[in-house]
Amino acid sequence: MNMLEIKQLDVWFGHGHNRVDAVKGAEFSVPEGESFGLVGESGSGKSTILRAITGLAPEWSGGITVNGERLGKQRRKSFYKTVQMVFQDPYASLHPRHSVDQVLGETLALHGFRDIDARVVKLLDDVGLGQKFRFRYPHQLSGGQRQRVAIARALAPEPKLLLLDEPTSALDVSVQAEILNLLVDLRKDRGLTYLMVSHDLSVVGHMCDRLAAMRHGEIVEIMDVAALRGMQAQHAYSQELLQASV
Ligand SMILES: Nc1ncnc2c1ncn2[C@@H]1O[C@H](COP(=O)(O)OP(=O)(O)OP(=O)(O)O)[C@@H](O)[C@H]1O
Repeated sequence: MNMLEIKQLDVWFGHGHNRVDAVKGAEFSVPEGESFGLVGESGSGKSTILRAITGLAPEWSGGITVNGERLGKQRRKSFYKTVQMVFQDPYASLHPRHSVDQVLGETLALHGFRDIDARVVKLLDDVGLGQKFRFRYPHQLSGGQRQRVAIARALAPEPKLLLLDEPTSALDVSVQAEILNLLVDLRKDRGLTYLMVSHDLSVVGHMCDRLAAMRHGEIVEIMDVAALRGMQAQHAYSQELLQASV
């Protein structure tokens, strides 16, 4: 079964002369359990696809189907039980005056869980932090530790699909691999499906099964990561991306 189906997706901002067509006719499907990458230069529309899925892009047309349910303009609460997002910047995504315990506890309460204490402890273990981090505040955490908290928060509702928007690009190089490996393990253990935006082909090569190369709002090629590794892109633009990343 496909966890995500995107059909003829157009997304735009503004109107008339100010209209920006950020995504044009995008189509791809992500089967359950797959990790799918979106790559392309800055401004090519990668993040806008994630925003359209989460309901953060107001103007779009086409089809977005998640876990068999075709989405309308509004996202219901149940949507966020299935789909969660991890953002690029863990400094911006955590409230500075909320402790880790509050961040996770409130998310769990919002989604109707009752055994909150036990779940907070389990989530902290699952992301490799452990209980000693439970009552810390964001300023007491490193960038990598913050991103682990953000990942724990995303896992709290037990989602099926994680949208990852450059989840390591704001981190020190030394911790990027740790976070990527954590994400690889979590997907394996939980059977998660990933849709991951990155401008870094080596990250996508490590994390993804397939990828779409985007340029000027359009998907120019969809390929297996094996083709990426073998430098076998068909489209000239994908070849350029590959060459630039060597
Ligand atoms: N809120 C907005 N209002 C107007 N234009 C926007 C808005 N958000 C994005 N855009 C435009 O849409 C296009 C696609 O942007 P998007 O952020 O999806 O690209 P991207 O491939 O994710 O790039 P990056 O890697 O830099 O994040 C760009 O031209 C951008 O300027």
